[in-house]
Amino acid sequence: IAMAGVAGRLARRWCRSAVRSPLQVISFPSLQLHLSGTAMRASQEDFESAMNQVKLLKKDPGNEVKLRLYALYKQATEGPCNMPKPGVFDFINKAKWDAWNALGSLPKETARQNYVDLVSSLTASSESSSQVKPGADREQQEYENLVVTSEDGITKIMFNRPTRKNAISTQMYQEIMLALKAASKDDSTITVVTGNGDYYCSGNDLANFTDIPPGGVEEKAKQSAIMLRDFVGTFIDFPKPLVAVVNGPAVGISVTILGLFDAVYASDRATFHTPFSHLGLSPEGCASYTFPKIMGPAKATEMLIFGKKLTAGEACAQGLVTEVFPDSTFQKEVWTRLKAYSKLPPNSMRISKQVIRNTEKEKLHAVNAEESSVLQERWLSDECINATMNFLSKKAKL
Ligand SMILES: CCCCC/C=C/CC(=O)SCCNC(=O)CCNC(=O)[C@H](O)C(C)(C)COP(=O)(O)OP(=O)(O)OC[C@H]1O[C@@H](n2cnc3c(N)ncnc32)[C@H](O)[C@@H]1OP(=O)(O)O
Repeated sequence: IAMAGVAGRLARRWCRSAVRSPLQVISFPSLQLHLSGTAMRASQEDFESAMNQVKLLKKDPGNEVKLRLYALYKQATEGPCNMPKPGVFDFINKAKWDAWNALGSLPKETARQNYVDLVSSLTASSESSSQVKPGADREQQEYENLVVTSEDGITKIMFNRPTRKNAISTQMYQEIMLALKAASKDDSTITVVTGNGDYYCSGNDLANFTDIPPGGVEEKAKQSAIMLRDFVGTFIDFPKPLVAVVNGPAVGISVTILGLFDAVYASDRATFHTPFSHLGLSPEGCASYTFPKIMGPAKATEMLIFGKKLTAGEACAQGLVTEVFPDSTFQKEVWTRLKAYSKLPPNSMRISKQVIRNTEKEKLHAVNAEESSVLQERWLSDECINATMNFLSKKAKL
């Protein structure tokens, strides 16, 4: 308890100092991938102006963003981290060191650009959130690939790349993590994930693997594994009831993470497909653990190893889906039900979820780490590279 108290005090002090100066802010490394894709290069002037804007932010951006800012600032001004690693009890400096060190050999110019991009997204989001009318159906504008709204005690995170069948790009992974983190802290009681258009989601955007960083394909695989682990970890740790409203076909990672949701409602148009072997891949999203548990090992094998596509009815019979609705009445029926659930006492729902999840959390994180590390190897395999190239050169489709 005493340790927790000290850590809490340190964290509060750390937060206060973090907005004062970019030198004192702290950040998570995982946005590196998305941010490093920017083609433009920021000038020293842009960088200095971004540093000033950080001090003027109206809203505290939170520890994770501060860690990210810190790491990018250090990388941009001093290059790769070569400081000695602080001791385990030096919580603050260790978190900062970890964040900086995780940027590896990211070039100074890229870090500078990423810092400028991040500050500009923070400025935009703080401006748009300050324009929100209290009590209204609030739509946060800061996401490029999501539409996030809060109404009737429900925060809805909608995948919004319908022309790509809602495939999850690198940027979209980051946006989903940000949206979930915001939803975990907002005043809604239930969080819903759904898709815009005819698909729920076609899984990982296969073009993600074409954006190769200066460190080459090995570096790309390493960064992707870190991002995947962070992404799935956000679902494992999500504290409120999390519901998937599966409006159409779901593929790959959008199916596997359903095992981490608290309820899954599906239109009878939805299908559930995890074609990992076809793509030279292996399961992620903790499905190697959750699917055998949900549906038994034999049915899980058919899905995860043989790539059998399930109808909504089959997925429901196997326990992956909670209930199936006719497509014609799907939205009406599901939202009526969710609105009723959202009026239940929020603390009770959170605590019940924690009690259910806590028995497994450690195991889920261990499975997630293992799956991510196996995939890091798979992405470099001929089987995976050939399958991805075939899709991208339009020779193959599921
Ligand atoms: C990076 C770290 C994390 C990694 C985590 C790993 C996750 C594993 C997975 O998720 S595996 C699953 C990957 N997904 C796929 O293999 C699906 C590929 N897509 C298809 O096979 C088909 O597009 C389809 C069956 C989903 C839909 O076919 P349909 O004929 O109805 O539609 P189109 O093919 O014309 O699609 C419209 C355009 O959207 C593009 N697109 C669709 N899905 C993806 C995708 N997953 N990645 C990239 N692009 C996608 C498609 O190419 C079309 O583009 P075009 O208009 O330019 O041709």
